[in-house]
Amino acid sequence: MAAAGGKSVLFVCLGNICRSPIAEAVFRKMATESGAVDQWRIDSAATSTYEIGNPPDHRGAACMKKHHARAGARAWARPGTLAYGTKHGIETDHRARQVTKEDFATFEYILCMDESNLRDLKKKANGVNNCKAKIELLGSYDPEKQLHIQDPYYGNEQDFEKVYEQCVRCCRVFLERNS
Ligand SMILES: N#Cc1ccccc1-c1cc(NCCCN2CCCCC2)c2ccccc2n1
Repeated sequence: MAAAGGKSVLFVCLGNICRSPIAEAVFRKMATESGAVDQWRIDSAATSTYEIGNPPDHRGAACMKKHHARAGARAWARPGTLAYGTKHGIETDHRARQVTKEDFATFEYILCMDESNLRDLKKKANGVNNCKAKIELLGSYDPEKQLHIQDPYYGNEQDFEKVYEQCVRCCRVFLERNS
């Protein structure tokens, strides 16, 4: 549980089963390794209702397993919660949820993946009278300047790998700038 007065970030994509759970897991692992995870509230959500209640996409889980199995980290598992095993052995309790009005009032940062997410989020934020969140593209933190993180839903393993690599580059810079 983040300490009072801590920082907070919500990663958002279209369905909250591909890109934003990867970004959440990557950022949580980096914050944990830097000793700062207890200062953060970290979560992810969807702009749409497409996948509400569903676990992360198995291709994203396989990608995380590939990268984190070596490190021996339980990248998906949130501390203090019962994780359930998936067929890829990646433990996660995340279930897709849609962004809420409360998210705009309580998260300091809402970081999304592409222009469509940004448009949807800004439209939703207009309907909230106490929006505290800075709504930005996660890719705006990419040292390689790849501004958009494309939806891999109809893609392949290589597309999920590209999402993962972009999330690693962006989350590292975002954490550095907020440490
Ligand atoms: N839409 C689009 C789209 C366009 C280009 C590339 C990817 C996608 C795409 C499609 C998805 N689900 C299939 C369509 C869902 N149905 C659409 C009509 C309403 C009822 C639901 C995704 C599901 C989860 C995460 C990302 C997704 N991304």
